[in-house]
Amino acid sequence: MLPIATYGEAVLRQVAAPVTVFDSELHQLAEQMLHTMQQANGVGIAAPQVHRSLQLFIMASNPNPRYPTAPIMAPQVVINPQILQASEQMVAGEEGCLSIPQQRCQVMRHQAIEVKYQDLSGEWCQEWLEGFIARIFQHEFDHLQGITLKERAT
Ligand SMILES: O=C(NO)N[C@@H](Cc1ccccc1)C(=O)O
Ligand SMILES: [Zn+2]
Repeated sequence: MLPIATYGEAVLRQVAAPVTVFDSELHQLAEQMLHTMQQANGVGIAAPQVHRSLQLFIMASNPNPRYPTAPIMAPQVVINPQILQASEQMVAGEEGCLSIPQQRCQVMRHQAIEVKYQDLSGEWCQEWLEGFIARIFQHEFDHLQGITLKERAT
């Protein structure tokens, strides 16, 4: 378990640096982030939340006590992400943040987004995401820009 930064810590307000070295240390960080997220019953976690200001996050939606209706998806490591297109349509939904414990906020997100990112081996991936998975991506992407759901809450 890595220590998780809480709202107000400077690292959560920084714009994260691009990842340029895809080595075993990066793999180890991703592994530790995944375990930290799972211990906290999370469905996503961004590197700045574990005090590493890097453009890296993990999405791992799974039904759990905090999100019983979350869809099942294999954990996905997302590096140097870009949002290429976003639907006009926005959807309101409830979000939590591991850096803002015990709080839930209603947040508007794009229903669908086209994204491009690198995986742990540095391969580029490009795909459309929608619904709850698109919501997690937008939440984590915000963290890499120094934005939390407090700034997004309706
Ligand atoms: O704090 C984080 N990630 O940064 N974790 C959130 C991720 C999240 C995003 C969008 C909707 C619901 C939940 C969590 O509660 O697992
Ligand atoms: Zn968060």
